[in-house]
Amino acid sequence: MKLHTLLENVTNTMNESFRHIEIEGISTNSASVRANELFVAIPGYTVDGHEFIRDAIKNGTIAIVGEKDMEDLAVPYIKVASSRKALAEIASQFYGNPSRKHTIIGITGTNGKTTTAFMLKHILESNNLTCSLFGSVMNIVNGQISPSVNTTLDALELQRQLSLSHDDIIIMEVSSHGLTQYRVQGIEFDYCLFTNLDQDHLDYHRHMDEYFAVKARLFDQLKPGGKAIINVYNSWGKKLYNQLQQKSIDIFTLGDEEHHDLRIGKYIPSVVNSAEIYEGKIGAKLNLLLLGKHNIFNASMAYLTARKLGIKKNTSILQALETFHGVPGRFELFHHPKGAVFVVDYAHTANALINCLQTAREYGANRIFHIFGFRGNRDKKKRKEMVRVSHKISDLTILTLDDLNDVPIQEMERDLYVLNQQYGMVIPDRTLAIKHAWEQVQEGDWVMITGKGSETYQQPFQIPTNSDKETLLYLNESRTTSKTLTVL
Ligand SMILES: CC(=O)N[C@H]1[C@@H](OP(=O)(O)OP(=O)(O)OC[C@H]2O[C@@H](n3ccc(=O)[nH]c3=O)[C@H](O)[C@@H]2O)O[C@H](CO)[C@@H](O)[C@@H]1O[C@H](C)C(=O)N[C@@H](C)C(=O)N[C@H](CCC(=O)O)C(=O)O
Ligand SMILES: Nc1ncnc2c1ncn2[C@@H]1O[C@H](COP(=O)(O)OP(=O)(O)OP(=O)(O)O)[C@@H](O)[C@H]1O
Repeated sequence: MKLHTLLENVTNTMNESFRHIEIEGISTNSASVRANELFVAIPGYTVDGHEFIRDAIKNGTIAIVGEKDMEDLAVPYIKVASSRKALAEIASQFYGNPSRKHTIIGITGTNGKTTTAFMLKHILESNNLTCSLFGSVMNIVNGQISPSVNTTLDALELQRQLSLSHDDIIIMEVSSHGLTQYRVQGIEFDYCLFTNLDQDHLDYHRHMDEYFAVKARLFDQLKPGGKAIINVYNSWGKKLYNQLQQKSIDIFTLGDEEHHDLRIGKYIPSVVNSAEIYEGKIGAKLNLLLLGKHNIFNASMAYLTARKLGIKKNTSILQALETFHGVPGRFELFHHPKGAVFVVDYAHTANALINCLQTAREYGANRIFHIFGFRGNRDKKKRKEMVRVSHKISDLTILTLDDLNDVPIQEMERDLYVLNQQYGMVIPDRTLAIKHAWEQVQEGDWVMITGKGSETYQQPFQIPTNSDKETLLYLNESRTTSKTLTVL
């Protein structure tokens, strides 16, 4: 593609001699850029891509886009206002503006994005539609799974994957990092969903208002006629609703009054997780295999979206939800041979913990053991509240290590002891913390292991396993008697 075509949406002033350069690819990494590719220099959080321009030239880049003044370069250099923003536009152009060829659904909020995305995918596929899904657990395009590095893919990879998709519908989790870093710039969404907001990422955003404002930016990217679907059961959802009402956007709400498009009635936590849901006065019963009231909210958001996507028969949505088996590491249940229940969950905010621990109570837990830790170099301000919630709802809080993210282990251990000094226990080795609970439980106890979900461990622990699930399976395998640890 000619350079001037590639940069059509980025700049209209370009040196005449640059215009007809043929660009064969795009790269943001000097080490992997190839001959005849465009290198986009990004000032990152760790290093500045502009410092690697000369390496990129050595590797054959044919032209460069960046946002800083650069002199005496051996290849054409085009300066733009924001490299990340330009990258998204350039990538979209290079891959033929693939987002325009699909129905695109963006889901934002602190908690519930992944679960809602998977539930919606399951409903749509049960109704003969095909879906691509981009999110924190995995990416799926044309039925092919690839691992996920970020919740929201970087713009270049996102546009590439969109161009490969033959699926009818794209479901995408959109993080606040993704929005700040223009990873979805240029994409016009058909549907934007807001699940909720809770304190998180205040290492990245200065305060909750800023975090909210970034999330709300997703809704500026609704295409004309696009639909906003908002959970107004929480105050941030209400705030978003009020803001969007001032614009001419179609808004549909999940809320507690009859005028809302969907309302949740009586919640019945039983062997099957059930709730009444109402569209106006018309009620229906929602049944889920996945436990927890929070999952009733996620299922309701998926239900409402499916309705707005045109699935007329509500029974076909409800039937699909009844057969939804869950998401790896999201309230995943394991039965201990003594009749205790172990749960692996990804809760990493105070609200998520409340939902998760409360669910164990609702299901009649005798004692609740809660094992969790904190990621190094991530929002420290949420830690105290998370420990308070844990102490309040569970019977024993065992703090342990989560990803260190380069924080020295001694520093993290010290933080854990300070946080848990009043009540709980600290067992730094995560696998030994799980083993401790495994050996202590009796019939009716619930052990909640939160924070990592399906993610693999970043550092080695004493038991040679890679994830919380593997540790549970290992502990069960290590018993001399028969294998009775069952994955539900
Ligand atoms: C802090 C952060 O958000 N970092 C993201 C950012 O990377 P960065 O700015 O740190 O990149 P960098 O390492 O400084 O490099 C800058 C540039 O120099 C280039 N470079 C570097 C070295 C070299 O030799 N040559 C070279 O050209 C790099 O290729 C890059 O283009 O841009 C990258 C590409 O988009 C992201 O993958 C990366 O996410 C990292 C892995 C990350 O952990 N991000 C987290 C915080 C995040 O984004 N989380 C949200 C979800 C949050 C939630 O739970 O809700 C997400 O969407 O995943
Ligand atoms: N609707 C909800 N309200 C509150 N907490 C929730 C809700 N849904 C899920 N959770 C909690 O949040 C955790 C993460 O859920 P999920 O992965 O669906 O959310 P997410 O928004 O994709 O999070 P992340 O972006 O961090 O992956 C769950 O394991 C659960 O503890």
